[in-house]
Amino acid sequence: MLRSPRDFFKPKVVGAPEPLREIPVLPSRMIHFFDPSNPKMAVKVPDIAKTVDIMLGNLEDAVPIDRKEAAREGLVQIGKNVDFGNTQFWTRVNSLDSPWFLDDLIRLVGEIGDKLDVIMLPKIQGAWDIHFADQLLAQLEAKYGVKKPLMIHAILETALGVANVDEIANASPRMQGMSLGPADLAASRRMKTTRVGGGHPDYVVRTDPDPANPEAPRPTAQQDLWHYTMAKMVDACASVGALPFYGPFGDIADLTACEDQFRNAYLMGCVGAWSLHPNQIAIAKRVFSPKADEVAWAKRVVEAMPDGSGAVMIDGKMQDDATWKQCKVVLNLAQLIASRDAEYKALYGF
Ligand SMILES: CC(C)(COP(=O)(O)OP(=O)(O)OC[C@H]1O[C@@H](n2cnc3c(N)ncnc32)[C@H](O)[C@@H]1OP(=O)(O)O)[C@@H](O)C(=O)NCCC(=O)NCCSC(=O)C[C@H](O)C(=O)O
Ligand SMILES: [Mg+2]
Repeated sequence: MLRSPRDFFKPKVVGAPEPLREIPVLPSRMIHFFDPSNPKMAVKVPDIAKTVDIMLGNLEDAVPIDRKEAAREGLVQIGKNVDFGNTQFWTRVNSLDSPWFLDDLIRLVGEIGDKLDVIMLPKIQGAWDIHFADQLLAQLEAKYGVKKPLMIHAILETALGVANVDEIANASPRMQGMSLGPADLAASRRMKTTRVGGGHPDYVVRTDPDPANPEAPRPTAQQDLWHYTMAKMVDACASVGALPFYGPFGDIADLTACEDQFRNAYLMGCVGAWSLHPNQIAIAKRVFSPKADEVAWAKRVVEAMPDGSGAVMIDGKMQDDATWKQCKVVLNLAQLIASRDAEYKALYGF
Protein backbone atom coordinates (compact mmCIF):
# COMPACT_ATOMS: atom_id res chain seq x y z
CA MET A 1 0.00 0.00 0.00
CA LEU A 2 1.44 3.39 -0.97
CA ARG A 3 -0.78 5.65 1.16
CA SER A 4 -1.90 5.49 4.76
CA PRO A 5 -5.65 4.96 5.37
CA ARG A 6 -5.85 8.57 6.65
CA ASP A 7 -4.62 9.88 3.29
CA PHE A 8 -6.66 7.58 1.06
CA PHE A 9 -9.39 10.16 0.36
CA LYS A 10 -7.11 13.20 0.12
CA PRO A 11 -6.39 14.68 -3.33
CA LYS A 12 -3.08 13.35 -4.63
CA VAL A 13 -2.06 16.71 -6.09
CA VAL A 14 -2.63 20.23 -4.77
CA GLY A 15 -5.60 21.65 -6.69
CA ALA A 16 -7.03 18.30 -7.80
CA PRO A 17 -10.69 17.62 -6.85
CA GLU A 18 -11.55 15.65 -3.68
CA PRO A 19 -11.75 11.90 -4.42
CA LEU A 20 -15.24 10.40 -4.27
CA ARG A 21 -16.12 8.53 -1.07
CA GLU A 22 -18.77 6.41 -2.81
CA ILE A 23 -18.85 5.20 -6.39
CA PRO A 24 -22.12 6.39 -7.99
CA VAL A 25 -24.46 3.48 -8.70
CA LEU A 26 -26.20 4.32 -11.97
CA PRO A 27 -28.02 2.20 -14.55
CA SER A 28 -25.08 0.62 -16.42
CA ARG A 29 -26.57 -2.21 -18.42
CA MET A 30 -24.41 -1.71 -21.47
CA ILE A 31 -21.16 0.07 -22.29
CA HIS A 32 -21.57 0.79 -25.99
CA PHE A 33 -18.23 0.85 -27.84
CA PHE A 34 -17.64 3.06 -30.86
CA ASP A 35 -14.51 3.99 -32.81
CA PRO A 36 -14.37 7.80 -32.97
CA SER A 37 -12.17 7.60 -36.12
CA ASN A 38 -14.88 5.68 -38.00
CA PRO A 39 -17.18 8.27 -39.62
CA LYS A 40 -20.10 5.81 -39.92
CA MET A 41 -19.98 5.14 -36.18
CA ALA A 42 -19.21 8.72 -35.14
CA VAL A 43 -22.26 10.08 -36.94
CA LYS A 44 -24.51 7.68 -35.04
CA VAL A 45 -23.25 8.69 -31.58
CA PRO A 46 -25.95 11.28 -30.72
CA ASP A 47 -28.78 8.86 -31.60
CA ILE A 48 -27.25 5.76 -30.02
CA ALA A 49 -26.45 7.76 -26.86
CA LYS A 50 -30.20 8.19 -26.28
CA THR A 51 -30.69 4.40 -26.23
CA VAL A 52 -27.84 3.22 -23.98
CA ASP A 53 -26.68 3.73 -20.40
CA ILE A 54 -23.00 4.30 -21.25
CA MET A 55 -21.29 5.46 -24.46
CA LEU A 56 -17.59 4.68 -24.73
CA GLY A 57 -15.19 6.15 -27.27
CA ASN A 58 -12.62 3.43 -27.84
CA LEU A 59 -9.02 4.42 -28.59
CA GLU A 60 -7.37 1.04 -27.94
CA ASP A 61 -7.62 -2.37 -29.66
CA ALA A 62 -9.85 -2.46 -32.76
CA VAL A 63 -8.63 1.03 -33.73
CA PRO A 64 -5.95 0.65 -36.44
CA ILE A 65 -2.51 2.05 -35.56
CA ASP A 66 -2.66 4.62 -38.36
CA ARG A 67 -5.95 5.98 -36.96
CA LYS A 68 -4.94 6.29 -33.28
CA GLU A 69 -4.52 10.08 -33.42
CA ALA A 70 -7.66 10.50 -35.53
CA ALA A 71 -9.63 8.48 -32.94
CA ARG A 72 -8.32 10.65 -30.10
CA GLU A 73 -9.12 13.92 -31.94
CA GLY A 74 -12.49 12.54 -33.06
CA LEU A 75 -13.36 11.80 -29.46
CA VAL A 76 -12.36 15.30 -28.38
CA GLN A 77 -14.76 16.75 -30.98
CA ILE A 78 -17.55 14.36 -30.00
CA GLY A 79 -17.03 15.20 -26.32
CA LYS A 80 -17.26 18.91 -27.07
CA ASN A 81 -20.22 18.78 -29.44
CA VAL A 82 -22.53 15.99 -28.32
CA ASP A 83 -24.99 16.47 -25.47
CA PHE A 84 -24.97 13.13 -23.65
CA GLY A 85 -27.79 14.12 -21.29
CA ASN A 86 -27.86 11.61 -18.45
CA THR A 87 -26.02 8.94 -20.47
CA GLN A 88 -22.58 8.28 -19.03
CA PHE A 89 -19.66 9.20 -21.31
CA TRP A 90 -16.55 7.02 -21.02
CA THR A 91 -13.39 6.36 -22.96
CA ARG A 92 -11.03 3.41 -23.24
CA VAL A 93 -7.50 4.78 -23.66
CA ASN A 94 -4.48 2.88 -24.94
CA SER A 95 -2.53 0.72 -22.49
CA LEU A 96 -0.03 2.22 -20.06
CA ASP A 97 2.92 0.72 -21.97
CA SER A 98 1.80 2.01 -25.38
CA PRO A 99 3.19 5.09 -27.18
CA TRP A 100 -0.28 6.71 -27.10
CA PHE A 101 -1.31 6.51 -23.44
CA LEU A 102 0.31 9.74 -22.25
CA ASP A 103 -1.08 11.86 -25.09
CA ASP A 104 -4.48 10.17 -24.75
CA LEU A 105 -4.74 11.32 -21.13
CA ILE A 106 -3.25 14.79 -21.66
CA ARG A 107 -5.52 15.56 -24.61
CA LEU A 108 -8.70 14.07 -23.18
CA VAL A 109 -8.40 15.50 -19.66
CA GLY A 110 -7.25 18.85 -21.05
CA GLU A 111 -10.06 19.18 -23.59
CA ILE A 112 -13.04 17.21 -22.25
CA GLY A 113 -12.05 16.33 -18.67
CA ASP A 114 -15.28 17.76 -17.29
CA LYS A 115 -17.46 15.83 -19.74
CA LEU A 116 -15.90 12.41 -19.26
CA ASP A 117 -17.10 10.27 -16.37
CA VAL A 118 -14.82 7.25 -16.48
CA ILE A 119 -11.49 6.31 -18.06
CA MET A 120 -11.25 2.61 -18.88
CA LEU A 121 -7.69 1.31 -18.55
CA PRO A 122 -6.79 -1.86 -20.46
CA LYS A 123 -4.37 -4.63 -19.47
CA ILE A 124 -4.08 -3.62 -15.81
CA GLN A 125 -1.54 -5.90 -14.10
CA GLY A 126 -1.53 -4.77 -10.48
CA ALA A 127 -2.14 -1.95 -8.02
CA TRP A 128 1.00 -0.18 -9.27
CA ASP A 129 -0.68 0.53 -12.62
CA ILE A 130 -3.66 2.13 -10.86
CA HIS A 131 -1.39 4.19 -8.54
CA PHE A 132 0.46 5.54 -11.58
CA ALA A 133 -2.72 6.44 -13.48
CA ASP A 134 -4.28 7.89 -10.32
CA GLN A 135 -1.33 10.23 -9.72
CA LEU A 136 -1.15 11.29 -13.37
CA LEU A 137 -4.89 11.96 -13.49
CA ALA A 138 -4.63 14.10 -10.34
CA GLN A 139 -1.80 16.09 -11.97
CA LEU A 140 -3.87 16.67 -15.08
CA GLU A 141 -7.07 17.49 -13.18
CA ALA A 142 -5.16 20.13 -11.19
CA LYS A 143 -3.45 21.56 -14.28
CA TYR A 144 -6.67 21.83 -16.30
CA GLY A 145 -9.00 22.77 -13.44
CA VAL A 146 -11.21 19.70 -13.76
CA LYS A 147 -13.97 19.96 -11.15
CA LYS A 148 -15.07 16.36 -10.53
CA PRO A 149 -12.63 13.48 -10.15
CA LEU A 150 -12.38 11.14 -13.12
CA MET A 151 -13.06 7.54 -12.22
CA ILE A 152 -11.02 4.54 -13.34
CA HIS A 153 -12.41 1.30 -14.77
CA ALA A 154 -9.84 -1.51 -15.10
CA ILE A 155 -10.04 -4.31 -17.65
CA LEU A 156 -9.15 -7.67 -16.16
CA GLU A 157 -7.39 -9.25 -19.10
CA THR A 158 -3.99 -10.56 -18.04
CA ALA A 159 -3.12 -13.54 -15.86
CA LEU A 160 -1.16 -11.23 -13.53
CA GLY A 161 -4.11 -8.86 -13.31
CA VAL A 162 -6.40 -11.72 -12.27
CA ALA A 163 -3.85 -12.82 -9.64
CA ASN A 164 -3.85 -9.24 -8.28
CA VAL A 165 -7.53 -8.45 -8.66
CA ASP A 166 -8.17 -7.62 -4.98
CA GLU A 167 -5.22 -5.20 -4.79
CA ILE A 168 -6.40 -3.55 -8.02
CA ALA A 169 -9.89 -3.05 -6.59
CA ASN A 170 -8.45 -1.47 -3.44
CA ALA A 171 -5.82 0.67 -5.16
CA SER A 172 -7.65 4.01 -5.38
CA PRO A 173 -10.93 5.73 -4.51
CA ARG A 174 -11.21 6.32 -8.27
CA MET A 175 -11.90 2.59 -8.86
CA GLN A 176 -15.36 2.69 -10.45
CA GLY A 177 -15.33 -0.93 -11.56
CA MET A 178 -13.86 -3.64 -13.73
CA SER A 179 -14.66 -5.55 -16.89
CA LEU A 180 -13.61 -9.02 -17.89
CA GLY A 181 -11.55 -8.93 -21.11
CA PRO A 182 -11.79 -12.55 -22.24
CA ALA A 183 -9.87 -12.21 -25.50
CA ASP A 184 -6.65 -10.72 -24.12
CA LEU A 185 -6.96 -12.85 -21.00
CA ALA A 186 -7.16 -16.02 -23.11
CA ALA A 187 -3.96 -15.03 -24.92
CA SER A 188 -2.20 -14.04 -21.70
CA ARG A 189 -3.07 -17.40 -20.11
CA ARG A 190 -2.15 -19.34 -23.25
CA MET A 191 -5.68 -20.72 -23.46
CA LYS A 192 -6.22 -22.56 -26.76
CA THR A 193 -9.24 -20.56 -27.88
CA THR A 194 -9.51 -18.15 -30.82
CA ARG A 195 -12.67 -16.25 -29.79
CA VAL A 196 -13.82 -13.10 -27.99
CA GLY A 197 -15.68 -14.47 -24.97
CA GLY A 198 -18.36 -17.11 -24.83
CA GLY A 199 -18.02 -20.85 -24.45
CA HIS A 200 -16.09 -23.50 -26.37
CA PRO A 201 -17.64 -26.76 -27.63
CA ASP A 202 -14.64 -28.79 -26.39
CA TYR A 203 -14.76 -27.51 -22.79
CA VAL A 204 -17.12 -30.10 -21.39
CA VAL A 205 -17.79 -32.65 -18.67
CA ARG A 206 -19.05 -36.08 -19.70
CA THR A 207 -21.47 -38.37 -17.88
CA ASP A 208 -20.15 -41.68 -16.51
CA PRO A 209 -20.52 -44.79 -18.68
CA ASP A 210 -23.69 -46.78 -18.10
CA PRO A 211 -22.46 -50.13 -16.63
CA ALA A 212 -25.45 -51.90 -18.23
CA ASN A 213 -24.67 -50.40 -21.62
CA PRO A 214 -21.00 -49.29 -21.74
CA GLU A 215 -21.09 -48.54 -25.46
CA ALA A 216 -24.05 -46.15 -25.18
CA PRO A 217 -23.33 -42.53 -26.07
CA ARG A 218 -22.41 -40.45 -23.00
CA PRO A 219 -23.89 -36.96 -23.06
CA THR A 220 -21.64 -34.01 -22.36
CA ALA A 221 -22.43 -30.59 -20.96
CA GLN A 222 -20.47 -27.55 -22.05
CA GLN A 223 -18.90 -25.63 -19.13
CA ASP A 224 -18.30 -21.92 -18.65
CA LEU A 225 -14.67 -20.97 -19.29
CA TRP A 226 -15.13 -17.62 -17.51
CA HIS A 227 -16.83 -18.66 -14.30
CA TYR A 228 -13.74 -18.58 -12.09
CA THR A 229 -12.49 -15.19 -13.28
CA MET A 230 -15.92 -13.60 -13.23
CA ALA A 231 -16.50 -14.78 -9.66
CA LYS A 232 -13.12 -13.39 -8.54
CA MET A 233 -13.85 -10.08 -10.22
CA VAL A 234 -17.37 -9.80 -8.76
CA ASP A 235 -16.08 -10.43 -5.22
CA ALA A 236 -13.19 -7.98 -5.62
CA CYS A 237 -15.53 -5.26 -6.88
CA ALA A 238 -18.39 -5.87 -4.45
CA SER A 239 -15.98 -5.82 -1.50
CA VAL A 240 -15.00 -2.20 -2.27
CA GLY A 241 -18.29 -0.85 -3.64
CA ALA A 242 -17.09 -0.93 -7.26
CA LEU A 243 -19.15 -2.28 -10.17
CA PRO A 244 -18.30 -5.48 -12.10
CA PHE A 245 -19.11 -5.89 -15.81
CA TYR A 246 -18.83 -8.75 -18.27
CA GLY A 247 -16.87 -7.48 -21.30
CA PRO A 248 -17.25 -8.25 -25.02
CA PHE A 249 -19.01 -11.04 -26.89
CA GLY A 250 -17.36 -11.16 -30.30
CA ASP A 251 -19.74 -13.38 -32.29
CA ILE A 252 -21.98 -10.49 -33.30
CA ALA A 253 -24.34 -12.76 -35.28
CA ASP A 254 -24.95 -15.23 -32.40
CA LEU A 255 -27.50 -13.28 -30.41
CA THR A 256 -28.59 -16.35 -28.43
CA ALA A 257 -25.14 -17.23 -27.08
CA CYS A 258 -24.49 -13.54 -26.39
CA GLU A 259 -27.66 -13.42 -24.30
CA ASP A 260 -26.61 -16.55 -22.39
CA GLN A 261 -23.16 -15.14 -21.63
CA PHE A 262 -24.64 -11.82 -20.49
CA ARG A 263 -27.26 -13.59 -18.33
CA ASN A 264 -24.62 -15.70 -16.55
CA ALA A 265 -22.82 -12.47 -15.72
CA TYR A 266 -26.04 -10.80 -14.54
CA LEU A 267 -26.94 -13.69 -12.26
CA MET A 268 -23.44 -13.74 -10.81
CA GLY A 269 -23.53 -10.05 -9.86
CA CYS A 270 -22.38 -8.05 -12.90
CA VAL A 271 -24.25 -4.80 -13.61
CA GLY A 272 -23.71 -4.78 -17.38
CA ALA A 273 -21.69 -5.85 -20.40
CA TRP A 274 -20.12 -4.27 -23.47
CA SER A 275 -22.12 -3.83 -26.67
CA LEU A 276 -19.84 -3.92 -29.71
CA HIS A 277 -22.59 -3.68 -32.32
CA PRO A 278 -25.99 -1.96 -32.22
CA ASN A 279 -27.68 -5.38 -32.23
CA GLN A 280 -26.21 -6.21 -28.79
CA ILE A 281 -27.78 -3.16 -27.10
CA ALA A 282 -31.27 -4.64 -26.76
CA ILE A 283 -29.81 -7.89 -25.42
CA ALA A 284 -27.93 -6.11 -22.64
CA LYS A 285 -30.97 -3.98 -21.81
CA ARG A 286 -33.18 -7.06 -21.51
CA VAL A 287 -30.69 -9.19 -19.57
CA PHE A 288 -29.43 -6.61 -17.07
CA SER A 289 -32.92 -5.33 -16.19
CA PRO A 290 -34.63 -7.66 -13.70
CA LYS A 291 -37.56 -9.59 -15.16
CA ALA A 292 -41.01 -8.25 -14.22
CA ASP A 293 -42.03 -11.49 -12.46
CA GLU A 294 -38.82 -11.41 -10.35
CA VAL A 295 -39.58 -7.84 -9.36
CA ALA A 296 -43.17 -8.76 -8.45
CA TRP A 297 -41.90 -11.67 -6.34
CA ALA A 298 -39.29 -9.48 -4.62
CA LYS A 299 -42.04 -6.94 -3.80
CA ARG A 300 -44.18 -9.71 -2.24
CA VAL A 301 -41.33 -10.92 -0.03
CA VAL A 302 -40.39 -7.42 1.13
CA GLU A 303 -44.05 -6.57 1.85
CA ALA A 304 -44.45 -9.79 3.84
CA MET A 305 -41.44 -8.93 6.02
CA PRO A 306 -41.62 -5.15 6.50
CA ASP A 307 -38.59 -4.91 8.81
CA GLY A 308 -36.66 -7.68 7.05
CA SER A 309 -36.49 -9.99 10.06
CA GLY A 310 -38.05 -13.29 11.09
CA ALA A 311 -39.12 -16.19 8.89
CA VAL A 312 -42.28 -16.57 6.79
CA MET A 313 -43.55 -19.08 4.24
CA ILE A 314 -44.55 -17.76 0.81
CA ASP A 315 -45.77 -20.26 -1.80
CA GLY A 316 -44.16 -23.09 0.15
CA LYS A 317 -40.74 -21.44 0.34
CA MET A 318 -39.08 -20.21 3.52
CA GLN A 319 -38.14 -16.53 3.50
CA ASP A 320 -35.87 -14.91 6.08
CA ASP A 321 -33.48 -11.99 6.50
CA ALA A 322 -31.15 -13.29 3.77
CA THR A 323 -33.81 -13.82 1.10
CA TRP A 324 -35.24 -10.40 2.06
CA LYS A 325 -31.81 -8.87 1.32
CA GLN A 326 -31.65 -10.60 -2.07
CA CYS A 327 -35.11 -9.31 -2.87
CA LYS A 328 -34.01 -5.79 -1.89
CA VAL A 329 -31.11 -6.09 -4.38
CA VAL A 330 -33.58 -6.93 -7.16
CA LEU A 331 -36.06 -4.23 -6.11
CA ASN A 332 -33.39 -1.55 -5.77
CA LEU A 333 -32.04 -2.40 -9.21
CA ALA A 334 -35.54 -2.30 -10.70
CA GLN A 335 -36.14 1.11 -9.09
CA LEU A 336 -32.80 2.38 -10.41
CA ILE A 337 -33.60 1.25 -13.93
CA ALA A 338 -37.17 2.57 -13.75
CA SER A 339 -35.75 5.99 -12.79
CA ARG A 340 -34.06 6.13 -16.22
CA ASP A 341 -36.13 3.92 -18.48
CA ALA A 342 -39.86 4.66 -18.95
CA GLU A 343 -40.44 1.29 -20.65
CA TYR A 344 -39.23 -0.59 -17.56
CA LYS A 345 -41.00 1.81 -15.20
CA ALA A 346 -44.28 0.83 -16.87
CA LEU A 347 -43.33 -2.85 -16.97
CA TYR A 348 -42.63 -2.92 -13.22
CA GLY A 349 -45.73 -0.86 -12.40
CA PHE A 350 -43.76 1.73 -10.37
C1 LIG B 1 -17.85 -5.73 -35.32
C2 LIG B 1 -17.90 -4.62 -36.33
C3 LIG B 1 -16.57 -4.52 -37.07
C4 LIG B 1 -19.02 -4.92 -37.34
O1 LIG B 1 -19.15 -3.79 -38.18
P1 LIG B 1 -19.90 -3.86 -39.58
O2 LIG B 1 -19.33 -4.98 -40.40
O3 LIG B 1 -19.90 -2.49 -40.17
O4 LIG B 1 -21.36 -4.30 -39.13
P2 LIG B 1 -22.74 -3.97 -39.81
O5 LIG B 1 -22.61 -3.87 -41.28
O6 LIG B 1 -23.71 -4.98 -39.29
O7 LIG B 1 -23.12 -2.56 -39.22
C5 LIG B 1 -24.37 -1.96 -39.47
C6 LIG B 1 -24.25 -0.47 -39.26
O8 LIG B 1 -23.98 -0.21 -37.88
C7 LIG B 1 -22.76 0.51 -37.75
N1 LIG B 1 -22.08 0.03 -36.56
C8 LIG B 1 -21.49 -1.15 -36.37
N2 LIG B 1 -20.99 -1.24 -35.14
C9 LIG B 1 -21.26 -0.07 -34.54
C10 LIG B 1 -20.99 0.45 -33.25
N3 LIG B 1 -20.29 -0.27 -32.35
N4 LIG B 1 -21.45 1.67 -32.96
C11 LIG B 1 -22.12 2.41 -33.87
N5 LIG B 1 -22.40 1.98 -35.11
C12 LIG B 1 -21.98 0.75 -35.43
C13 LIG B 1 -21.98 0.20 -39.02
O9 LIG B 1 -21.05 1.22 -39.28
C14 LIG B 1 -23.09 0.13 -40.04
O10 LIG B 1 -23.44 1.46 -40.39
P3 LIG B 1 -24.12 1.82 -41.81
O11 LIG B 1 -23.22 1.23 -42.88
O12 LIG B 1 -24.17 3.32 -41.84
O13 LIG B 1 -25.47 1.19 -41.78
C15 LIG B 1 -18.26 -3.28 -35.65
O14 LIG B 1 -19.50 -3.43 -35.05
C16 LIG B 1 -17.22 -2.81 -34.66
O15 LIG B 1 -16.13 -2.41 -35.02
N6 LIG B 1 -17.59 -2.80 -33.38
C17 LIG B 1 -16.75 -2.34 -32.32
C18 LIG B 1 -15.61 -3.32 -32.10
C19 LIG B 1 -14.81 -2.94 -30.88
O16 LIG B 1 -14.97 -1.89 -30.31
N7 LIG B 1 -13.92 -3.81 -30.47
C20 LIG B 1 -13.12 -3.56 -29.29
C21 LIG B 1 -13.79 -4.04 -28.04
S1 LIG B 1 -13.61 -5.80 -27.79
C22 LIG B 1 -12.00 -5.89 -27.17
O17 LIG B 1 -11.28 -4.95 -27.19
C23 LIG B 1 -11.53 -7.20 -26.59
C24 LIG B 1 -11.26 -7.06 -25.10
O18 LIG B 1 -10.41 -6.02 -24.77
C25 LIG B 1 -10.70 -8.36 -24.63
O19 LIG B 1 -9.48 -8.46 -24.50
O20 LIG B 1 -11.50 -9.28 -24.43
MG1 LIG C 1 -8.42 -6.52 -24.61
